[in-house]
Amino acid sequence: MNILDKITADKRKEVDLKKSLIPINQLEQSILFERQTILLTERLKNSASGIIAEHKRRSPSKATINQNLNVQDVAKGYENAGVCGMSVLTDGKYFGGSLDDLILARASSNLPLLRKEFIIDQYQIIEAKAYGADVILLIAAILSKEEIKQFSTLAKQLNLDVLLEVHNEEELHKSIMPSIDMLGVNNRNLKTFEVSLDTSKTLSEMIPNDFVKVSESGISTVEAIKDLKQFGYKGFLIGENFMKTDNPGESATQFIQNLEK
Ligand SMILES: O=C(O)c1ccccc1NCC(=O)[C@H](O)[C@H](O)COP(=O)(O)O
Repeated sequence: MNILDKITADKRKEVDLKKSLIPINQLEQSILFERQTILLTERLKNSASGIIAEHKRRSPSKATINQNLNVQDVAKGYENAGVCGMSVLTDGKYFGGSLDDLILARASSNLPLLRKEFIIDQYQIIEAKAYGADVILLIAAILSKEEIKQFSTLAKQLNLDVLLEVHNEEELHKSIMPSIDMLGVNNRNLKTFEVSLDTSKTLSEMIPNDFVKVSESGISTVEAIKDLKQFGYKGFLIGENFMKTDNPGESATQFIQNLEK
């Protein structure tokens, strides 16, 4: 069993429990459900930096990254830094995140917010909207083509942007459909945890130009971003590099200033 299999098996139990406790019609009563979403895709198309900065306390590959920060301060810091969007991990068991993190980030910033979650059920998409997300992540490795289609169609009906994540050519081919806004290439091999930006470079030419391309994981230098831009990438998802510092907002500010030099 690889890490994605373990996470998905736990997630199925978690979602089944939640569905029995909080019905969908209750989620739909959240005042955030009617909120007008902010489109990350548009921000990325018009941005020089393209940074999507992540709130990430710990991870299966790195254990603890930073447990001492307040998500509201992190969200404000990222917004002041001028990032395009913020990714908020909401998985508790493996990443130490929660839906409370998402709603607190929503209350503290006007950034487009990505719910970074292992989505295996439509319930989680409705939940994302109810807790203030603007964007959902769909991971091709854990979904069938039919599920990608159903889930992305529901997200579009809720005016949520969809970031579809792939790791290889096979996943990419099953994921290309009009209800996807952004195609994210994850540079982290989730079986070995090895990171290689070559994954983004190799897959870039197979991604049709009508999708906004996002490179995810293992990005820690301005040079890496300049290099990936040559391959057509507009978005860059960065977690650990900012979160390992005492002040992720300040770290993102310096990073963006260096990028714009
Ligand atoms: O980060 C992990 O160890 C991980 C393990 C298993 C599934 C997903 C994982 N990460 C989720 C992410 O996609 C990253 O948090 C995100 O791309 C940022 O990566 P990084 O900049 O390397 O922190």
